[in-house]
Amino acid sequence: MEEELETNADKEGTVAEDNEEKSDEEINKQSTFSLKGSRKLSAVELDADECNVNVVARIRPLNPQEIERSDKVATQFPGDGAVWVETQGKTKPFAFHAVFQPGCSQEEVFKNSGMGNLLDMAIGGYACTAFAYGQTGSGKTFTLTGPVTPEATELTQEKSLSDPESYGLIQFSFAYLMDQVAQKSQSNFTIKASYLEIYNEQVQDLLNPSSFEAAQVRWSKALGFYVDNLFIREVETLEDLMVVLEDGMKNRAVAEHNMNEHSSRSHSILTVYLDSDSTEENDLIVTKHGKVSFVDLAGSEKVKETGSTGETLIEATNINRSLLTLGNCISALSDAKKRGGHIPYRDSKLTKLLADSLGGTGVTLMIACVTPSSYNLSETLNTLRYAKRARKIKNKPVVRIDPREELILKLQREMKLLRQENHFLRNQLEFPQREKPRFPHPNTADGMKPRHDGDREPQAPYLPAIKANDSKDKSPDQRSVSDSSLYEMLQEYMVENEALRNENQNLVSRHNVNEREHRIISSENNRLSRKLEGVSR
Ligand SMILES: Nc1ncnc2c1ncn2[C@@H]1O[C@H](COP(=O)(O)OP(=O)(O)OP(=O)(O)O)[C@@H](O)[C@H]1O
Repeated sequence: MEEELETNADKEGTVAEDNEEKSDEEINKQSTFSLKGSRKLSAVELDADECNVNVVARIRPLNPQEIERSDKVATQFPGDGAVWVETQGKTKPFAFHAVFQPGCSQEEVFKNSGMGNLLDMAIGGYACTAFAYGQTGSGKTFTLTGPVTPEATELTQEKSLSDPESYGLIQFSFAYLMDQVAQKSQSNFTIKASYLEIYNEQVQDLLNPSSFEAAQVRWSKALGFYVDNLFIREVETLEDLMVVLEDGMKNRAVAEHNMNEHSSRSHSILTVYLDSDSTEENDLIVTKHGKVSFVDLAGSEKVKETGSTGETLIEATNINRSLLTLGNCISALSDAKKRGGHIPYRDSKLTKLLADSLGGTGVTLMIACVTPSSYNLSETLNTLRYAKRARKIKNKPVVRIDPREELILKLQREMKLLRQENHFLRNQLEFPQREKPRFPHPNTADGMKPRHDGDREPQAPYLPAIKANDSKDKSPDQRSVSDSSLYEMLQEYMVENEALRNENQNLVSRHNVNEREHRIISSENNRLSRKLEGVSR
């Protein structure tokens, strides 16, 4: 059974599209991880701005089958992130963050798709996703992993390492990540990777084929949707990451049909986890849990064209069904009126696992892949319409840190503001500054935080640095002591600042009364002086 991916919303969308062009520039501006802009990630931002999904389009060259059929080319490239599609004598314009024409190299796509910024954000602690979307045979796997066929997967490790010609976005990203991580040696990175596929609505662990029993997708408040018992491999070098890619690709479900000799029959998700320590205020060390997922979706297919039968027909039905759910989620999320309502994430495993990337707390890049051939016009228009809609999806990225560390960091920041206010109020009232720390420093005889020569700032109370593992080593009692101490300090500051504020206000009003009295007395004095002058005369 062929499932039609175009919903009513799509059909209506063709009319609406022409009027939507104006907002493209606005959307570009709103994107936190734009192609040009680079985002500062020096400190943990607990509440980042909203940003749109970044969308680029890639148009592959005509394939031998299309050339042999003498297919017309339906796409034009006027520049500036635009692609025009010829349909029934009319030109349909689409605009994206970037458009890659048929001749573009893999490296150009990597450099100009915003992938570098996405990876920087993953290093900075955000959950990032790059996913390739498009009909079967449109170049999704080629874009992500390069021209690698299942028979030649050994190339991914040996040849790819020395031959960037065979790289896809994933290999370029691996090299970029390892390079950046090496430059940030002080952040103490731990890198891990997992690789799974969703085949016929079952999750399979591609790095643990012996347990080829479907893994379960679960939900928790802290993690959102996640795959239970997924094998996560620790990696240290670029070669280790290449081996993860190679191992996973060998186990991926691939089959041949009329439109693609090596068609992916599953959606695959390769995730690189980047845990890093960062030193925040008062020497507090927090561990950021960034990650980047590369999602190679199976392509939508018209089974009349692909000639799928038997097993491949069942696969096609499952692929189309889950892509339909993805399309419904994208449609709902891109509509400002529906965004706050029900989003059907739970209707497929794919949308559950992409929930955080679409309308959630992650940062997302979508690569829409299409053919230039007029033979597949309706599929091309469909892909570009969804891509256009995806640009309107708003995410609210947050740095992923442990909730307890996040709380401590928030308290510390609140305390810093109170401390500054305290300092300011004391200055105004000409009170002496606080001197003694509340906590003895563990490494100094006098319990004071060690200071550099010439450092004349008022001494701030020392807060003990809390490492992620510290909490594991401490008994619950000890943990609650340090947490409650923080609360106590915060409480004390708040009470003291409140008292200082009151005192300040009293002084201000007393000052006003004095001024008034001064004015009255002065004018009385003037009056008396004048009287006295009159008497003397
Ligand atoms: N930009 C490109 N340049 C050259 N060849 C390409 C390009 N994109 C795709 N191809 C070729 O087109 C064919 C189909 O590509 P690919 O397998 O990546 O498609 P797909 O979208 O992943 O398909 P499916 O959804 O069926 O898995 C492959 O032989 C691939 O090498």
